[in-house]
Amino acid sequence: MPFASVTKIADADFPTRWGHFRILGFEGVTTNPQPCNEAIPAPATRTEAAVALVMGDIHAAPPIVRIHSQCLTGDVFHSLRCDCRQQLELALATIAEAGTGILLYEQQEGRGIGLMAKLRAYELQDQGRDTIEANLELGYAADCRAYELPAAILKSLGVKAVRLITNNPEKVEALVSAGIEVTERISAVVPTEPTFDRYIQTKRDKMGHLVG
Ligand SMILES: Nc1nc2c(ncn2[C@@H]2O[C@H](COP(=O)(O)OP(=O)(O)OP(=O)(O)O)[C@@H](O)[C@H]2O)c(=O)[nH]1
Ligand SMILES: [Zn+2]
Repeated sequence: MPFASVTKIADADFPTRWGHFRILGFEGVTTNPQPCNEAIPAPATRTEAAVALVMGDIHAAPPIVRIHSQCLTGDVFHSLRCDCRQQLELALATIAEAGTGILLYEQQEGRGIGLMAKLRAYELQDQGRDTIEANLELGYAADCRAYELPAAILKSLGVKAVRLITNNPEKVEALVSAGIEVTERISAVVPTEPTFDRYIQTKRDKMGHLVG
């Protein structure tokens, strides 16, 4: 899914409870995106938006970077079906403590299947399916995400090497194959809750997430 273009749309001051960032908006145009569900044809081109929260001097050394996939339910409503909100807070706190880093927030809700499909997947999980089985039963791939846009944003920021906060080996591989060195993987393990134990176990057992 190559990117035809990546454009910086905005760059503004951004104070947060974790510290002072800049907030940058980016848009990328993909050509020939792969369909995520064979019953739903992909458009010929697709515009994707992503936000970068940038703190400090990101060029002095490989910066701490988090690529966070949108999770409305977790990020906004503090859902305890998943660990997304805790991971977002961990990433912002880690960057703030270091005084420098980048949080890339990309809008691949529900591992790229979209919000409505994710809520339908939740219904199936309420009936006993795990997070992967639910996606497959709805006709979607287990994970429809690609990381070309975050990689292209890092390049446009002049970042060639990163210390990546993640448990997901696919994110490391995606950056490396896009030509960005990952000098360190920083664990994104957060305290688990009974309400998302099974979700974490499924990601470990079926998706190879590095969660101990
Ligand atoms: N389809 C689907 N998506 C989910 C579900 N729960 C969370 N998500 C989405 O999963 C994405 C987050 O992915 P995770 O697997 O938690 O983490 P990751 O980003 O792959 O890896 P880390 O970097 O280790 O956090 C977000 O897009 C969420 O909206 C679910 O049950 N079904
Ligand atoms: Zn989530």
